[in-house]
Amino acid sequence: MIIKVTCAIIFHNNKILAAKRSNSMPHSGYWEFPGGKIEENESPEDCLIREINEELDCLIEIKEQLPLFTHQFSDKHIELQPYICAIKSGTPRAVEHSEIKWLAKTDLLKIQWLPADVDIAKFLQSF
Ligand SMILES: Nc1nc2c([nH]c(=O)n2[C@H]2C[C@H](O)[C@@H](COP(=O)(O)OP(=O)(O)OP(=O)(O)O)O2)c(=O)[nH]1
Repeated sequence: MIIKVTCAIIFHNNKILAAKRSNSMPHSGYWEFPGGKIEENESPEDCLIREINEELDCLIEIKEQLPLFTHQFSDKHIELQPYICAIKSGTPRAVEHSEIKWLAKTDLLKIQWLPADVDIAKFLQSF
């Protein structure tokens, strides 16, 4: 089973937003870049704007598409499409996640990311 997921690398004041998956989500306790599964008849960009509005209660502007990152879990294959984003309006708050935080690039590898996101965090070090 291949699952296509988009995620947002939201930059603000030179920091990047990380979101911790809550108890009601699979993989709870791990940090991720917020986003979610692409629905049928939805573009990846529309998906991301929708997901961020739902999850963080704010509007984002998509700036740049990054390479695709993949991860094979025991039961599913994730294709993760990250985009560099900026906040267009509102202030992000954790609606579905248990916590959000802003990290400097140099601190990105200090938290426990989902496996695919570790590669994105490493990629961002040299971005
Ligand atoms: N949102 C997000 N999901 C990620 C990341 N990295 C990663 O492996 N995943 C995985 C975890 C999940 O198996 C899947 C995304 O599922 P999700 O639960 O966030 O998606 P969703 O909001 O559409 O959820 P739902 O409608 O099924 O409840 O992708 C990431 O950085 N962000």
